[in-house]
Amino acid sequence: MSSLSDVARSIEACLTSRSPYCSGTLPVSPQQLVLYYGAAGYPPSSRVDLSNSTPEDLDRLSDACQPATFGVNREDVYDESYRKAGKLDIPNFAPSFDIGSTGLVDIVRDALLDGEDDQRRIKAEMYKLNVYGKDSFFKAHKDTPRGETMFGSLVVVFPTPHQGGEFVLRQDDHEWVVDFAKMISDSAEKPCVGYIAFFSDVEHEVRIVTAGHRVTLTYNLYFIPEKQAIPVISSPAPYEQRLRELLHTLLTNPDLLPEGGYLGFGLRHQYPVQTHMKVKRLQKCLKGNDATLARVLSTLGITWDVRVFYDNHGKYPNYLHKRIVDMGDGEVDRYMLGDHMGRGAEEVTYASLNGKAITETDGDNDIVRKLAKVTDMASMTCAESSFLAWGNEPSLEHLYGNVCIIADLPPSENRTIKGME
Ligand SMILES: O=C(O)CCC(=O)C(=O)O
Ligand SMILES: [Fe+2]
Repeated sequence: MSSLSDVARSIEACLTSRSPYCSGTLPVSPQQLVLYYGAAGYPPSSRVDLSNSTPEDLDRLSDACQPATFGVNREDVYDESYRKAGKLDIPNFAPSFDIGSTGLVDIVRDALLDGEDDQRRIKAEMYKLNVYGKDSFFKAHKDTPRGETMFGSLVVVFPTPHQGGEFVLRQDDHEWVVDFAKMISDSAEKPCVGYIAFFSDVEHEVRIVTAGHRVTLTYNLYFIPEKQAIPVISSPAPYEQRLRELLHTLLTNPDLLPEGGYLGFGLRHQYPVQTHMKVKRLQKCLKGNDATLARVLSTLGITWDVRVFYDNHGKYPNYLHKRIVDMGDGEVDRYMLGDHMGRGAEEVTYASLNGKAITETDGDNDIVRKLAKVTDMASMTCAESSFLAWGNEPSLEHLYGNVCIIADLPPSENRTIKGME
């Protein structure tokens, strides 16, 4: 039998194996490539055919643009060393490109989402038109999620002559480079547009455009909340069966947390969180491999929840919490941290998978439950709060919370794991 930690490593590898984007080219009719624009205070309005444009046409379009800003801490910032490009806001242009009639949203849903998620309704909301002239670029960044149900972004690249401007994505130690100038000129079907869709937490950049004009439309991708749960026949993610087998092996091993406890899995995607928010709300918005993991746990009959893990590295006890904690401005007695964290805080002992305690507890050892990590609990969704601790010596302390999927296991003798039928 493989060791518990080997299985945990395989589960982690399985969950990290998918690429977080999809891209390609899509043939469209020439009528879809006509663009009307006219920024306020910039008469007269103009028309450009993006399937057949001259450099002068595109210079005129570029002149009608404002310098593109980008979001930092909820503010739009203009900085040419970070982003050099032109933009038109929604009121200032009207593309004939109608995403609804191209089938692109379905293509993206099928390629990007997996398992039950690929049955969920999604919508693409047009956000901006961008024009990258020669020497334009956009350095590495992540897109700001606008609302809880936003899960990704979609960029449509028009077939205007250009070189460079490759789209680069990065996640963990992987990097992917998508060269739309080449893809569009190599495409057998003309005219066409390029597209790329990716999850909001994926870092991406646009490399320098070395010649011509790169014109893009960006869209925000949202889940449409279900009014009521509709039973769906789900098509499982490609790795879902393997994940189910691995988790089954792990959970049926009697050496796994023999006295019961929690199993933790860090979220692999970023979700918008605010102070005081009940993280259970994220249960319904999990995306990609987070959603797959949650679904597999449910099919194995395991109770799970989304909780925040406050790992205090032995300095204080560790806590699981139902909410994102704000310690406020007040002073905190370091021996009463749990009380200050408020309702929903539960002290836990960090343990290895076989239940051996790694951290000490302040509380009663018979009551404090153990928490063992299966995948890295340095979650992609985290929150920080600082507080002034008093005790022997006052000091400024920080609480780092990682939002995780937490499975609740009874002692191994009472554990029933549903079969693999
Ligand atoms: O125009 C592009 O290719 C990407 C733009 C982008 O990353 C953004 O607007 O956030
Ligand atoms: Fe972006």
